Amino acid sequence: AKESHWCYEVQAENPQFSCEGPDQWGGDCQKSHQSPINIMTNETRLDHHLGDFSFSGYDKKERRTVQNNGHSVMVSLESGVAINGGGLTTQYRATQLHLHWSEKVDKGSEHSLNGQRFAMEMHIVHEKGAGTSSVEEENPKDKIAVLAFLVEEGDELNEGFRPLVEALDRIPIPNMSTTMEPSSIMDLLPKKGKLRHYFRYQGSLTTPDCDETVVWTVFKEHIQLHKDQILAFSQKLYYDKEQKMRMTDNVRPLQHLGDRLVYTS
Ligand SMILES: Nc1nc(-c2ccc(Cl)c(S(N)(=O)=O)c2)cs1
Ligand SMILES: [Zn+2]
Repeated sequence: AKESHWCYEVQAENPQFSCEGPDQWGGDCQKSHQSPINIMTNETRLDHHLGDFSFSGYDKKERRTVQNNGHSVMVSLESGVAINGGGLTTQYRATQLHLHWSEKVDKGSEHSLNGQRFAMEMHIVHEKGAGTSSVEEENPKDKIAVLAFLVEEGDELNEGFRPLVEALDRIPIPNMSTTMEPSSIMDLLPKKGKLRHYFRYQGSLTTPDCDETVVWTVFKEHIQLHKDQILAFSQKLYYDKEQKMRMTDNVRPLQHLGDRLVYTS
């Protein structure tokens, strides 16, 4: 039996933890179509089928549950939030959103663009409508669609992120959850008109078991957060209930692109 749980490099190298770091992750984690990757923007291929997304339920103001799950901070998204278009074959329903971050402004994103990493990365996770998938389509390569937004430091407070940042104080340790003040997902995103340009590639979950069932969308337009809002994630959250280690650098190392191409809208 596995004697320890999976964790990030920063935890694995801390003697107070006995856990499996990224190079020991099991499941599909050691396979060849993994995420995240570095995107060399001048090597991407234009794909005319990558049209605009249509977002439903994204502008709905809801009181949503947010939890510390020991690896990230995760907002549960109820039914009625979905995406269509964006070169995807069918509707995908949102299940959750979470983030990855560091306290250094060039280390917290999972994906990088031309070798540049950003302060944070937000992932909105969607699942293909549970539908007609036949028996062999048990784990299709596009079972999950993740919308990834890079976050960089801006000089103004991001009002849309206020409910999430203010909730962090209430969920310092794993398995704590709380309700956020009413907010919409759209409040968290860059201006809608700027969501036409994105990168697209086939990859995996960036957490175990790293299933290679994710169609990735990395938007070119970045989210701007004030430095204090970014730092709040590393300052208020802990990986462990004994509060021995602050939750930061919850970022998987870059994976090889291998025989894959990255497309651009
Ligand atoms: N326990 C946890 N699960 C996740 C998770 C779940 C599904 C997905 Cl798709 C992802 S990711 N980073 O690939 O978007 C992360 C985070 S923390
Ligand atoms: Zn993620």
